[in-house]
Amino acid sequence: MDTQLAVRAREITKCFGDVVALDGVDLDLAQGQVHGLVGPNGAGKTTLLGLLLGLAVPDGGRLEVLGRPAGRVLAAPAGVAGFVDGPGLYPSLTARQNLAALAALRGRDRRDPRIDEALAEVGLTEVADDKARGFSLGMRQRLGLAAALLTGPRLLVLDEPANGLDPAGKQHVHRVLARLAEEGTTVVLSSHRMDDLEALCSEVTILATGRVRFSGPLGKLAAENRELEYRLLASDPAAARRIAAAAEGVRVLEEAAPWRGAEALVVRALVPALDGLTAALAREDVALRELAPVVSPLEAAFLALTEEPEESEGPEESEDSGYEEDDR
Ligand SMILES: Nc1ncnc2c1ncn2[C@@H]1O[C@H](COP(=O)(O)OP(=O)(O)OP(=O)(O)O)[C@@H](O)[C@H]1O
Repeated sequence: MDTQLAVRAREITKCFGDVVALDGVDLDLAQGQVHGLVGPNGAGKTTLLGLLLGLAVPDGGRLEVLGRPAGRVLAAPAGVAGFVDGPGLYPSLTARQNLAALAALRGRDRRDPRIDEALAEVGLTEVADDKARGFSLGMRQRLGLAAALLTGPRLLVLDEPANGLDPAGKQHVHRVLARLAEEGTTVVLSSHRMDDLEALCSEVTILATGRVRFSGPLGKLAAENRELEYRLLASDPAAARRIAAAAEGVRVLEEAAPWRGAEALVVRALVPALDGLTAALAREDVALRELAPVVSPLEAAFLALTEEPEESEGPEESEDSGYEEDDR
């Protein structure tokens, strides 16, 4: 068994009656990694996260969590914390009392100084003495994260933790997750927000109808993706258009529109062809002012993979798609 992996799942299946929620899922989560789970509604994300938290057991396959086989008892494996479907809180208790109650349940001091530290980390110090009943969704999510922090988890599992968060709340959560990962905690979270996942995660898994469509580094999606569309702003738009039209592997799209008051060019290319274009622009003294995907690589991959009809999953098509499941 690979001790560097916080989670190793092989051929995991999980059914609810006739519904196949997970259908042969493989997943490797390295220690200290922030891993994003993405997929359309009903893809199986919550089900998978629930298995990691010990809330359910797989019907088939092998699941190892923090180096130990999981799946025989319905209990959170030691060192694992988190929540699916929102954190469980006592509504009639204040934020601080909620954490004190959790500390007491674990046989710790109710006045554990880490309670105030955790509240500060998630940005809830000012409402620490307010009852959880009146908390917004974003505040409840942050209190749930503070509760998970108190256990000092080695694997943190969060189902859509950014739900309901305002920009400040999101910043707190992002900082906490990045800090935990730096200290070696593995974080796995689901989200429908591609920008959040791209900001936070080093690796992602794209699930659709219970199957893994891609699993691996975000950079792999960008580099091995099918051609993406990029918006390009240059110091001399006419020259840029001419150079792009002549560049190998680059297609200039005619529907280019003004972008933030400037004349933008939209090109379609693979990353190596784009490298060639930027070098060609520099050779002709045309300055590149902005070059960014019109749709992010993750979003493009997500759309392409999840819109593919079931029949197109055969070996031939998946080779063409460039999105084969990572075969680590
Ligand atoms: N307890 C359950 N009983 C019956 N069916 C369930 C149960 N939990 C999940 N399912 C079904 O399993 C499938 C996967 O659901 P799951 O909640 O894991 O998806 P998800 O990717 O988290 O979706 P969403 O993005 O909507 O949260 C769905 O078809 C869902 O209806």
